[in-house]
Amino acid sequence: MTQDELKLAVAQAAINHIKPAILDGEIIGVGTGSTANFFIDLLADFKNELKGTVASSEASAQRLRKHGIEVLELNSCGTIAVYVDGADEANERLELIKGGGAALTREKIVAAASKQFICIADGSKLVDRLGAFPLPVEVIPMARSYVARELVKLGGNPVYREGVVTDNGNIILDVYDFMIATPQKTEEQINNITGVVTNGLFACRPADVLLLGTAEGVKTLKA
Ligand SMILES: O=C[C@H](O)[C@H](O)[C@H](O)COP(=O)(O)O
Repeated sequence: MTQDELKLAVAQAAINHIKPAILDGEIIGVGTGSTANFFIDLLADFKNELKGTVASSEASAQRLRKHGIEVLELNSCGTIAVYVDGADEANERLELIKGGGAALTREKIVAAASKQFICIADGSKLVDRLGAFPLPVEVIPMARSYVARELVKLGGNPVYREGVVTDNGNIILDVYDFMIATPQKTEEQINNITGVVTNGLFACRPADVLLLGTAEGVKTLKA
């Protein structure tokens, strides 16, 4: 199977998983990225039943609207029943690295506001230890150099993602060569640096369910 076929398979599995929530009139949180895009395209089949969605990026909001799916403001929604999103890396504890598409902060907000977080990914994203994928950190622009120096002190090698401005008007530093032995601690340490908006570790709020696309079918991992 190609990577796209695996992404489509997990997107379909997520749809099957959340169908009861859609039919119950729940609002669905929608993530960002190529895997989430497969999910959005399948979600379009339910646009008449869907009460609404909350998007974790402007790109996903646009794609949802193109399908005629309503996109709501998180502030008007209260707690979201279920959030579906991809990941750049995942471990068996369902801790993740996200933000390859620079949407990490809004993704973290929607995940935090959701009762259940379903992560969808092809099998290549499952790793023993997080950190081979450079860790994205969203930073207030004027703090870029200061934050980079602090990240070096933590043992990382931060690289400015040229030409990228997040939906929140900030910049991204990608941290290479990070040995992330204790993801929760690293997430907190980085978030404590003044000027950091947030980082792409989802360990304090990991996924609840990981739907993993493999050649043998979709595997379900639960926290
Ligand atoms: O900022 C982007 C998100 O965190 C994505 O969910 C992540 O990069 C995975 O994207 P993809 O499904 O394209 O691999």
